[in-house]
Amino acid sequence: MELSSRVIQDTMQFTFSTYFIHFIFYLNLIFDHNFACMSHYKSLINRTFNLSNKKNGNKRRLNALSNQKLSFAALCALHFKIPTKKMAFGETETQPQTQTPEVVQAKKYDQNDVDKVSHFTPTICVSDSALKFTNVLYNLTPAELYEHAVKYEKGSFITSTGALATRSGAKTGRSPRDKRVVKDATTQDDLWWGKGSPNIEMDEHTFMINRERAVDYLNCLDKIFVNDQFLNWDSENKIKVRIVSARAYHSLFMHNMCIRPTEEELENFGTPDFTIYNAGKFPCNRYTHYMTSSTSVDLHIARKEMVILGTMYAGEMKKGLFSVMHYLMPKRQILSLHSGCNMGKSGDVALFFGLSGTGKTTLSTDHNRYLIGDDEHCWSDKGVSNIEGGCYAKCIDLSREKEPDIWNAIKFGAVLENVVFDDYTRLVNYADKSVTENTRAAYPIEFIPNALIPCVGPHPKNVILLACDAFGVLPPVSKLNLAQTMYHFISGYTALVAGTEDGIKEPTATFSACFGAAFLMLHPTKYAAMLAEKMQTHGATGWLVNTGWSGGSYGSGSRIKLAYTRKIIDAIHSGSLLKTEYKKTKVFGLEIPSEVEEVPSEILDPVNTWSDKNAYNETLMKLAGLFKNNFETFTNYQIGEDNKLTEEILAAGPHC
Ligand SMILES: Nc1ncnc2c1ncn2[C@@H]1O[C@H](COP(=O)(O)OP(=O)(O)OP(=O)(O)O)[C@@H](O)[C@H]1O
Ligand SMILES: O=C([O-])CC(=O)C(=O)O
Ligand SMILES: [Ca+2]
Ligand SMILES: [Mn+2]
Repeated sequence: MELSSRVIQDTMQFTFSTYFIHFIFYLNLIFDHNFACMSHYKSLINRTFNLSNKKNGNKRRLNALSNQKLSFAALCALHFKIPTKKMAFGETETQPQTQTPEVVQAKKYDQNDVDKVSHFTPTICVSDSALKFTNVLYNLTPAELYEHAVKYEKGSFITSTGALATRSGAKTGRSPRDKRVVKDATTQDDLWWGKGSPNIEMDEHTFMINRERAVDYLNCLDKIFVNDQFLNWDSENKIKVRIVSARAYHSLFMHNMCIRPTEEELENFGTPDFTIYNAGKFPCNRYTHYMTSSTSVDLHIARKEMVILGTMYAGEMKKGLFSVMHYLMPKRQILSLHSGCNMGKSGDVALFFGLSGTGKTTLSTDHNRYLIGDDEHCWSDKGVSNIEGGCYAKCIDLSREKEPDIWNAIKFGAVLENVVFDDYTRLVNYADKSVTENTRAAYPIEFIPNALIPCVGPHPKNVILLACDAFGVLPPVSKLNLAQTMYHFISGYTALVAGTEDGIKEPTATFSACFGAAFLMLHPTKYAAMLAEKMQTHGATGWLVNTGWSGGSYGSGSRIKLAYTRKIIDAIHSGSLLKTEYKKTKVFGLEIPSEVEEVPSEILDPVNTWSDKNAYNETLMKLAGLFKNNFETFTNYQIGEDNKLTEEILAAGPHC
């Protein structure tokens, strides 16, 4: 009886869900029919190009397009190392197939095969898909991209301030566990592999399978977007990047985040130094070797290519390119940094290191200083340069009063990801976390009034390490010597509270080497050695700033007021903090100032803010233990040439 009723129940559920799926499918059909209707679409394209002819800038676009035969097949052919003659669009391959399909089949990964694999290129055989016409929409303007997004991409709307609000789909953050890097002759000795490394290996053959999957998917579409842009404002070390994507959202995001070329630069763009194939709407095949989910973000350094499958989160492109820079720049003796950067009126530069959510964007965007960049920089012999052309700010609980410059940057041209807004007024509710806590705004850097263009500056004077300590035991500010700076840089600590919905949760400590292990390509000690050398040469001062909790851990204490953190940062910039008195804390050995202008002195030593002193001591010891434990993996490495510094760094951690 019980059993049969359950069967009925299950059947009912099945029927209901089947109907539901059909219903959704039906809606989709209506949607697709209305919106993706080819004739409608083609007229739009024609209109764009006809209009284009009239203006200079658009003529350039037409030229670029006709160069590439208006077809993605041809675009890919430029990068496919086709063994026979280069195919023009629509031309079919006449060469007999030289490789049997078995050869093409996925082989089991074998280290010795790595080189061999790269020597064969399967022949592209005749198939109807080769005749497919795909329009290449090349470096469209924000207005054009808005039109595409609003018309064809579900969930895209214009907000009350003119920003393009859109959804990134199932993934609302990066997928570090799905990042793969091709291990081959180029990378096997150079890169950081194994424990703690973000570089999960894959072989070249598997990369090519995923690449083909992405390219085939993109080729199936009626249109794709292509952005040709630059990375790095240092003109001698500029990198040309091409981003091929399926969504206007992705194209606008990269338009904002990379450096936008001038007409002339675009005319002479030539071959890109690196290309992304973003087929994020399409999954990888989970039966493909090395795949552990339907998402795969694959980097092939030697081919200068990246493939994205199974995630539409745009940050993958931004941070994928950042990884590439973390490989390319150190080869040129340039240090790449996960940091914000700004400059005072007198030319004093500060770097802001910190993990996600610790305040790089918030604190580098400072009305009284020039913004060089909010997230990714290079430090060369000449000084600092921003890698990007835009900012990517967290929007959760954003307020006009506390962060006016970011608030005002969210206007026409800005991309707003995964925010919730009122259907009618289109006013964004920044407090709403129902889609994700990681709501974001991507805008060109010139949307910040005092952005410094070009985004370059002299050598840094201050190196500020940000930690959002949800345990509430690190001082709001401490001065670091070089060894301490290196110890905390290599540790890369922060502690955030995971989810806020199911009541109070324990803070969890995160250690991420160089405040960005997820993007490192080489071993962390390589970057650390470069930072130490540069700080020493240019006499920069290190600081540790806790932007997290005070008066207790998460749950009993509260987050340090942004206004106080800003005052602390002001005192670092002005140099006044160097002049005050300091005392050394017991466990971490941190130098804490006795006073900071306009900040209540009692909060400067965290013990004062805890009512339960025992709880404070216990929590402090707990955190110290976590630091020590984390640093174990680095105790066998030498940092740079300097043995003495290595020893000092090892001694610069907490004592307990
Ligand atoms: N005392 C404080 N100092 C800095 N930020 C604070 C403080 N209190 C609250 N916040 C909030 O913390 C968040 C800091 O996020 P921010 O965008 O600056 O992170 P980020 O370091 O740039 O991270 P990501 O690398 O992910 O972009 C902002 O939402 C800011 O409003
Ligand atoms: O990469 C992202 O999505 C956001 C970011 O800046 C970071 O996590 O450092
Ligand atoms: Ca940021
Ligand atoms: Mn970042």
